[in-house]
Parts: sequence; C-alpha cells; structure tokens
Amino acid sequence: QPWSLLQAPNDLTLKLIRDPVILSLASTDYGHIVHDNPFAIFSPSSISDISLLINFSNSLAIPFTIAPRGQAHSVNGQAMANDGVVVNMTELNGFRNGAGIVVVSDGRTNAPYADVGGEQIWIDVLHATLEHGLTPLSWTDYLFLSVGGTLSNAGISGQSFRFGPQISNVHELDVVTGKGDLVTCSSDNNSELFYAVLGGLGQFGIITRARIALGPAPTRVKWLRLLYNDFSAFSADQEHLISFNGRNDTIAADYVEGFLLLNQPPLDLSSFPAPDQPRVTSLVTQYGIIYIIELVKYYDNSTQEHVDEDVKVLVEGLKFVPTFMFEKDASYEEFLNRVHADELFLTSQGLWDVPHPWLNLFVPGSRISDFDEGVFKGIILKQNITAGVAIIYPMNRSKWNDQMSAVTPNEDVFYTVSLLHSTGFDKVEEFQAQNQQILKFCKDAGIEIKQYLPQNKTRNEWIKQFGSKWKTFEERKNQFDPNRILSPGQRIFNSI
Ligand SMILES: Cc1cc2nc3c(=O)[nH]c(=O)nc-3n(C[C@H](O)[C@H](O)[C@H](O)COP(=O)(O)OP(=O)(O)OC[C@H]3O[C@@H](n4cnc5c(N)ncnc54)[C@H](O)[C@@H]3O)c2cc1C
Repeated sequence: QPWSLLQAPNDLTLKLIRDPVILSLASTDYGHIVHDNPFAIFSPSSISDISLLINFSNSLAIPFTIAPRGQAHSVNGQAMANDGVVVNMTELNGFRNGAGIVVVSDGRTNAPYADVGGEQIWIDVLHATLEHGLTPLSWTDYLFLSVGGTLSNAGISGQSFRFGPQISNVHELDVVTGKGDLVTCSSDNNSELFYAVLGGLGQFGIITRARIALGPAPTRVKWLRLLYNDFSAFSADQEHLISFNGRNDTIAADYVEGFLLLNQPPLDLSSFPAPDQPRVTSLVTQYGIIYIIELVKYYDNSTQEHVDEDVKVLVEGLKFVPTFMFEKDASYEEFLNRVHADELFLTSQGLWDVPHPWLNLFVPGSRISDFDEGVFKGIILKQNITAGVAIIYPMNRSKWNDQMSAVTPNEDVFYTVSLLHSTGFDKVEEFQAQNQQILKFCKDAGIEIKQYLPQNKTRNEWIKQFGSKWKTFEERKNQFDPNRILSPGQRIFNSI
C-alpha cells in the first residue's frame, strides 16, 4: 500500500523523495537487467530515521517493502523495491550521522578493529585503516562496494582461503531489524540475529555498523601469474597453495585466485608484458583454453630481505608451463584496488554501465574437473559468445561459520566460479540462456552447486539453495522481519 506513505508523519515525509529522475536511478543496478520502480527513495539523516521508517511500515494494515541500497552493485535487482521504499544508505555517510569509520588500536593488548558504518565503502575503510598501519584481512576484488552489501552476501576474494570470507572477520554488528529495533549483536550477544544477518541477503535487518577485525598492513606485494594448459595440474596446484594455510603461515601465499584465458575474441593480454604477448597468444591458440593462477605474497620492510626466497619456496614444484611465470612488484593498495583501474578504463570506453548477466557459483572440490569438462571446455568454449572475465579459485570451508546464513557446498574444499559477462543490451538473453544451460548441466550431472549472489526465482529453488539451512532461515525471517518487508528484490519470500 505505497500510497499510505503519503500519510507518513511529517518528519518522515520530508525525507521521502518522489522525484521521477531520482526514482529511476533506484530502479536499476550494475546488472542493468531488472528494473523495479520504487514508490519513493528514503534519505535517512540518522540511524533512528531508519527505525522510524520501518516502524511506520509495520504500523500499517498492509506494510510497504523496504530495501537498503548500498552501492547497487548487485546484478539482479537485489537492492530494489517494486512499489516500496529504497533506503539510500549513502546518505548516512553524506550527513556523517552514521557510524563513520573509527579505527581502534591500543597497539599492545587487544586485537585492533574498525567500527564501520554499513553504508561505508571498502576503499574508504582501507584508507582509514592504512593511516594506522592496519588493514582488514579479508577482501572483495573490487572495493567500491558497501560494507552492508558485501556482509549481506559473504565478501570473498583470494584471501578467503586463509582468513575466511569478510563475514568471518566481523566481531559485532548494529542492526535495525525488520521490527524496527536497533540491536547490537555478536557471537555472544543476540547471536541469533548476528548469524542471521551475516550472509542473510538483507532479509533480517539493516546493518548500520560492523566491527571489522584488523591486522598489521603490509606495504608491498609480489604479484605472480602462472599459466597452465592442463586443468588437473592447475587445480591441484591451487589446492596445494591453499593447503599451506594454518600449516606454515610464514611461507603461505596471502592471496590465491585463478582465471581462464580462452581462445575467443577479444583476447585481452594487456596485463602481460608486451614482449611476452606473442608467446602467450601462441599458447592460447594451441590449447584453446589456458588457466592462470594468480598468487600474491605480501611483504614490508621487515620481510623484504627474504620475500624472494619465500616466493621461490612457494612456487617450487608447481606444474605451470615452463617459463610461463610472470612476476611484478606493486604497492599493497595498488594490488587491492586493481579492479578500479579497469573500471576507469571501461568507463572511458562507455563499457562499464552496460548489462552484466553474471553467474557466480560455488562448486564442490570433488566435482571441479567435471565442471571444467562440461562447462569451460563444453558449453563456454563451444558456444560462440565471449566468456568475459571467468574467475575460478578454491576456498577452505573450515573458514566459514555454519551458523551464519551464507551457504556453501558441503565439502572441505570448494571453488568459486564467477562468469562475469558484460554485453550489449541486445545480447543479454543469449548470456542468460547460457547461464541457464550451465545450471542445467550441473543439475543433470548431479553437481551440488550453490549460487553465490543467488538469483533464484521460485520458492523451491530457494529451498534447494539453503538446503538444511532453509528452516532456520525461514524461522529467523519470522522472528526478525515477520511482516516480510526487507530487501524484497532478493525475491525469496515473495517468490513464485
Ligand atoms: C565490479 C564488481 C566486482 C565484485 N567483486 C566481488 C568480489 O570480488 N567478491 C564478492 O564477494 N562480491 C563481489 N561483487 C559483488 C558484491 O559483493 C555484491 O553485489 C554486493 O551486494 C555489492 O554491495 P553493494 O553495496 O553494491 O550492495 P547492494 O547491491 O546495494 O545491496 C545488495 C543487497 O544487500 C542489501 N543491503 C545493502 N546494504 C545493506 C545493509 N546496510 N544492511 C543490510 N542489507 C543491505 C540490499 O538490500 C540488497 O539486497 C562484485 C560486484 C561488482 C559490481
């Protein structure tokens, strides 16, 4: 009943924007595929404004839906609210009435942390913590994402094998629940809400502050790429690299990811040194598909002396194609913020704000070779549409906490596979059809994948996605958002 909003108390009405231009901005996202029109945008100037809005919705006979919008870097309308209200979280930052970013370190006894507003973006968290010689431990590849947005999913990158996803690096949260209560929660205090919200797809409450674990910041990185023509050697080496974790942290890599290089236009080799590009091209042409391990070792003044030796030990015995190892040295920030350079370039070419029919999957380690055969070498290589950026790397399930809402395959090692397509508006359906084909292949082959940043449509698909966690997920919804008003764009409790 969105029109009831027009009878909202004055102090709320003033912050509800119905300007058509602003409304249209909130009806799109990084995917440019789904367009849900909100009734209004809400510009909170304090955290209690969010409580007021939720309380008002709950007071109505038919409540309206509410979607917190971080950076809207979702690709399937997850931060939209059709005929509901989109909360522009960024306003909390603008008015400086949110939690801001406060770094706490007494330098001696307690482990350092940062108290960060849910609306803050990770690049700002990085800058604020680096000023203290500190850094969060777990990252996403791209840093212009909001803290509330990534914690509602998991927040994964090449550091996850070692430190777990970002949701495993949070000590405490402030959350405005779907009942309008502002609650502080942690693993010891209101733990049900804490675990619900982490990976909870925005279903239980709006994160207004997160206490993030920090560690000493390195200053520089050794950044390596190793090329493989054989998938089993590639995946065995990736799994070998992530197995150092916990066994020998001094020589363990700090980041392990992987990419595909496919013999499909456009073959972008700009990240390889110019003199090497011809021989990389020959390799790709010869094999059709090349797998790349991307590996990083951090260092600083105190470890500079032996970092080269550490890297040598790390790559010893790895089975990449001889001489196809590329190494560079970069600052820690340049490495972490690497995707921003691509963003600036793509924006300058008009290729950033285009449709993104992405598919992100978690694949059980025991079936990753079948996935390679059926999907990479099968569906993707054989079809005549370009793969975009294809990422693949393993993670250790032991670093995930099963009490949290986030779901993973039920194996010690599982892989994230991200097919990050960007395309013209006329080609979206072709990519969506390919994504469906991949999901069908997994189903038919009995590969028990989980979607990351899930895009399920039916209730049954959601039940399957959450598996044994579905019952708890549903109970938590009843407990914290009984009127089912939060984040309707995920299409979970309003699915068909
Ligand atoms: C270029 C690019 C690179 C990416 N790389 C990675 C990566 O390496 N690793 C990774 O894990 N992800 C990655 N992502 C995905 C990204 O983490 C998610 O899409 C995330 O949701 C984006 O954050 P956001 O602030 O844009 O969230 P939004 O899209 O604004 O919101 C996402 C969901 O969270 C809800 N939400 C937003 N704020 C809050 C809050 N404060 N409290 C509760 N719920 C909230 C929304 O209602 C919505 O349902 C990438 C995305 C892009 C576009």
